[in-house]
Amino acid sequence: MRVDAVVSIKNLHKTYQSGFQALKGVDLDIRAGEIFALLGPNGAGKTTLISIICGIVNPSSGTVRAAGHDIISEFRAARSAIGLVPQEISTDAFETVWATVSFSRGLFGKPRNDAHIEKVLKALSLWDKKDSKIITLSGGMKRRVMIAKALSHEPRILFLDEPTAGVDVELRREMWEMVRQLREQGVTIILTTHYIEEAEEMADRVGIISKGEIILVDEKSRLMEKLGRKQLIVHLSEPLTAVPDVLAGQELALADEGFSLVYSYDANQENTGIAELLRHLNEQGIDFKDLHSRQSSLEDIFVDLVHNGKPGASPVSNGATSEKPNVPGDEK
Ligand SMILES: Nc1ncnc2c1ncn2[C@@H]1O[C@H](COP(=O)(O)OP(=O)(O)OP(=O)(O)O)[C@@H](O)[C@H]1O
Repeated sequence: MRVDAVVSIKNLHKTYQSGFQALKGVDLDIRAGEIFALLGPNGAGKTTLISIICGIVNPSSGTVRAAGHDIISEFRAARSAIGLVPQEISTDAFETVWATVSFSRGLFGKPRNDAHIEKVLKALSLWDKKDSKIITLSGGMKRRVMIAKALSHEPRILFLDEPTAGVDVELRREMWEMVRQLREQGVTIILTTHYIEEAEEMADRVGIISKGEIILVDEKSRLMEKLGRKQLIVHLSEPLTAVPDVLAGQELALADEGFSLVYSYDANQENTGIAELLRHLNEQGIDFKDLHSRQSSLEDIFVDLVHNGKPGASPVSNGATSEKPNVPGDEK
């Protein structure tokens, strides 16, 4: 276990009673004070993993320590270090915001602390709603109440399971800002998401889970640098119906109804192949109007890893492919 690991997961397996293997030997350390995004397509095992750490689902084998406590033999100590914001909004609709959040704190056996609840509600812009019944709140405010509940017992670790699934763009940005502020206050944040944009925007580190296995963990910036390839987009004067034979075998794809040729290359290589590509186009009499290049995004990397098992294999994901995993608006 790393010295600064606040959650340490070792060889974790989960087989549901149905015989389905949801986790297949997960090893993962979460560092104190980071925002860690666990990214994976539907059914990859994200919720199972979080539920085990939070003591909601029993592991089949393996160990998990949270804030230094074993989640089974020291369940109470481990659980009280954790705040969980589940995917589903579950509160008593007829209770007030204040009562809901204070009651949650009590569940962890913590003594009443009105000053803390006030701080949490103010930080989440819920203070002026403290006496309102949950049922009267907007969807965004209800989500904030869920976060306030999760923070009521002063956890060091906060899990957010799909925090912005189904919320509008404005609220999504607001939530991101809020999560950053929590990190500033020293809370370690682990969020699961299948919105790649969310991981790209927020995370210090990203873990990619697919079919119950963690297939990659890295600093977001390093990941993008290391695995990110560049793409050269050649805007053609006339559309092509297929990539010319002479160019077959190169990492080329047609996009934009044949008006763009997209060439993927490794910008770190001495010979990027661009000069050769342009020479071939010239020889074939294929005219182009414009050229531009772009860095591949975390989304490209994700598609490559999850669908092809290796980085750099998919031609492009500039909207031209239909192979994207879930993107905002694509609910389960
Ligand atoms: N109680 C259960 N019994 C049997 N299979 C289950 C159970 N709970 C989850 N699963 C299966 O385990 C797999 C992982 O589910 P999990 O909810 O952990 O995935 P996820 O990555 O969180 O997906 P999502 O993004 O859809 O929430 C899925 O195939 C799911 O059908």
